[in-house]
Amino acid sequence: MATDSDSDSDLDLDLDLFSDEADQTAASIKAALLQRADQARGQKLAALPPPSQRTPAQNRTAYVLSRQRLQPTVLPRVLTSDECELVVAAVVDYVHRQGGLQSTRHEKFPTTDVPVSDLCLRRGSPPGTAVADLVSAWVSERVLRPLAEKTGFRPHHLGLKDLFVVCYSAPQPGPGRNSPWYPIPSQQTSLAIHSDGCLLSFTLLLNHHDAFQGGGTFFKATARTHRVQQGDVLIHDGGLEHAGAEVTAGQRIILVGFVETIDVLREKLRWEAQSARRRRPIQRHPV
Ligand SMILES: O=C(O)CCC(=O)C(=O)O
Ligand SMILES: [Fe+2]
Repeated sequence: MATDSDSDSDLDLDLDLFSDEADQTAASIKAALLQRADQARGQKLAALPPPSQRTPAQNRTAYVLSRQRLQPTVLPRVLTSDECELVVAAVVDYVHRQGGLQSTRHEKFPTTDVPVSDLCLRRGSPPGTAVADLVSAWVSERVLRPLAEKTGFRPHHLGLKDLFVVCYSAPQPGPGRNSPWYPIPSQQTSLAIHSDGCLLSFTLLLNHHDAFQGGGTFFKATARTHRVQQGDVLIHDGGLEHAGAEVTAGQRIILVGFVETIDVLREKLRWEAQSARRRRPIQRHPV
């Protein structure tokens, strides 16, 4: 049978859970666990071969374990304005041929976009190769190489998981009188907070920075919006939470790249080929 004193002691125990002493115990357990996790990380890092002998997968592990996530960094003047305009012209040509951009390529955070592999260099030339090859060469030399240097990867260990052009457009015209407006229809004015599901990401501004108001890439951790000039690229860890800030006037056209290590890309290709084979209908033969 419960007595008054029993229920008092129950109450005391409950109150103890919220006492300073309980807080201190919880804090010291947390500190010990963090220290143990840090030690385990350090041991895993120490067990890896020296950087020059690492496989792409081991380098990826080293990058993740080191917790030196690449913070938003601007690489200025990666493309000239002529090079930017050439890519935008190919997007305009795509819209002309197809009637608009695509909006179903990214399931959870859809952008109004077109993959670079679907672009033509000049009207009438076959889709694909020309623009894809040209832009891939620029991206490899001028984006992936510095990206690799900054993150400890070898340049040929990094590749593109996705490379696409996004267009944001507000109903109001942009402020820049001298910056052209492109016939690229888009209802999208912003992109909600997300992470990219890849190792590293980049965003390059293709049209002129005077052609829109607002825009830029917002990062949740720092609450900072990074705005760049035409041809500049913003690189960052793909896991950092970020958003496409609201374009309040005009048009903002960007080239977005999702970067991965080549082992992950190979595995992705293998998996896609396998699931395509599985989806293929079973061929029935007449008896
Ligand atoms: O608009 C931006 O700057 C960000 C775009 C982006 O995060 C994405 O397409 O994944
Ligand atoms: Fe993103």
